[in-house]
Amino acid sequence: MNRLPQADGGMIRRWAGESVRRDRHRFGATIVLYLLTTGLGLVGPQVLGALVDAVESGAGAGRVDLLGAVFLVVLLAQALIMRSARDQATRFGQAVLSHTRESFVAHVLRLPVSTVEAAGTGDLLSRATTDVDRLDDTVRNGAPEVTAATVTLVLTAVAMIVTAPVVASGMLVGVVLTVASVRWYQRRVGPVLRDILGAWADVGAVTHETVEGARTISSLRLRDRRVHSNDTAVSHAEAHEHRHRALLIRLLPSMELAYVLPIAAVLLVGAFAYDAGLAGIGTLATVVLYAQAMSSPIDELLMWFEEFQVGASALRRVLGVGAAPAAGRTIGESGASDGDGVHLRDVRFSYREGVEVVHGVDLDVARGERLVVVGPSGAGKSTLARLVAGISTPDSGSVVVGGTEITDRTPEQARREVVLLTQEHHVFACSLRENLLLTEWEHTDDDVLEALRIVGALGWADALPDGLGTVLGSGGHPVPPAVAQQLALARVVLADPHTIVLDEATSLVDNATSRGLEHSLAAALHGRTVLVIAHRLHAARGADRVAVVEDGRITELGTHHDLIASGGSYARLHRRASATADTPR
Ligand SMILES: Nc1ncnc2c1ncn2[C@@H]1O[C@H](COP(=O)(O)OP(=O)(O)OP(=O)(O)O)[C@@H](O)[C@H]1O
Repeated sequence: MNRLPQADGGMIRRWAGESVRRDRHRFGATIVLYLLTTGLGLVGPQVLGALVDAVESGAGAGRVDLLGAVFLVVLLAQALIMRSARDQATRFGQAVLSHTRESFVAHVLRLPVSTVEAAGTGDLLSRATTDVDRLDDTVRNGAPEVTAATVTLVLTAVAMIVTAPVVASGMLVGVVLTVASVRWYQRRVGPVLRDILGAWADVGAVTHETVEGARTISSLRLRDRRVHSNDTAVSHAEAHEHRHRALLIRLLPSMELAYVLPIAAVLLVGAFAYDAGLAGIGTLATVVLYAQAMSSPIDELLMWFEEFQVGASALRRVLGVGAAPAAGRTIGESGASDGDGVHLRDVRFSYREGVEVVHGVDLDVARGERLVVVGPSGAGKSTLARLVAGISTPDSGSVVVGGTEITDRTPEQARREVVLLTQEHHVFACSLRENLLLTEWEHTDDDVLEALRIVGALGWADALPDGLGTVLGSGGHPVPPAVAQQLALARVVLADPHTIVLDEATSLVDNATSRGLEHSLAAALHGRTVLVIAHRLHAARGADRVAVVEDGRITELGTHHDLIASGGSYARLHRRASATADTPR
């Protein structure tokens, strides 16, 4: 499976830079508030140190009281400023997150269908749900805590060094141990977390597929196989989770040590310094208080360090969607223009590298012509339909529709000009009116009713309890598959594109309805270029020309009568269909 890309370091740095620039005032205010509150936090131990010195030197009660009062005021002010710093940081995080979510959705909507299909829906779904949730926790809660802890840690270390550099050198033990352990862990944990997120995406894909195909699974009694696929996917994910736990178990003891050892070292060095007359008892008390004050931010950082690794992996996946090439290049990039109609030149295409399924197809369909494509199963008819509709991009060659290279259009333009209708028709969980309008909101109810009439679904719609307002889809009024097809055709009538590709779009309606439908459509689609991938051979009779596709090539092209007269594959297919009195493809 070709997973969607992950963001690299450059993309993450750009994202961080843009996030800060976009909300720089709040970001600046947050940093200033954190600096203030941490600065005040550093005054506390200094005041306490002075208090110890004052008591030791026998200063008066007035001075001791004053120092005590200053200490209380400092604590109070620090708490208040910290609260407002956290508030600003959370708001900043919310803004970053909401922008990231919005651009994620925008990128997803620009992805070519073929990219999503190649990656599997599970990958995209897990990025849109689990990964965004993980990011939410990291950005909204983790970022403020980590900023506060880092600022506190750095300023406390600076204050310690300024107060008594010799005594503060005891902290070096902790710094060395922490840096070494974290670097060791960080080098190993990144790939493991990526594997974990990828494996859970696979679990999501299996679940999604099982739910989607529930009816087929039930009717073919595939339950045990699906359970097995699910178990396999879950056990892969568990194996990666186990690797992660094993790494953590090795990291935690050294981090615990890195947290306790420095205080012991500071006390030890402090005792020597006191003996050598390098530091007074008050200074020692201040430095030990600083050392102890470091334990809380270190704890905080340790806790969030893990979350940040997960958040960073989720961020790589969420931003990575933006690295996938969007559908449609800039208009006019290729400069290819060949008048109206559909023109394919030496088009080659492969789903998988090295397995070409369309081998250098040339085809010209005149504007307003109706071309029917027939051929054996697996010959490449649907692939041709996807290429003409711009859903798949050729490996080489050009596909010009309506005068422009199809892949040069933005998805919005392509949707207005070329519509591909397949046999999969999704009915959305909303009213019939909304289902038909989707993006064509300028239409009135009369237009909608007319479209329903054209596709022969007006009778069905008239019988609905709330008319056009009846809610359909999952949990709503049931829609038989044949009606779903008619609704999809009605959407095309309303969308009014100049080129239409019907890929077995009427295969679910019975023969009589299909003929009726195709007649109505022929009237509705008059003047447009229509490419029909035919499921039933009779569709070829109403066509201007017929193309026979075999093994990824167009082997015959002409009118129905010409092809019958030439006695080739089409004539054989036709004879077979007539002999069985059936209408196979
Ligand atoms: N998503 C895909 N990934 C890989 N190979 C594919 C994919 N879709 C189709 N193929 C392969 O491409 C070839 C052409 O398939 P295509 O669906 O275009 O044929 P078709 O003529 O429309 O067949 P049918 O009438 O059965 O739908 C076949 O060999 C098929 O197995």
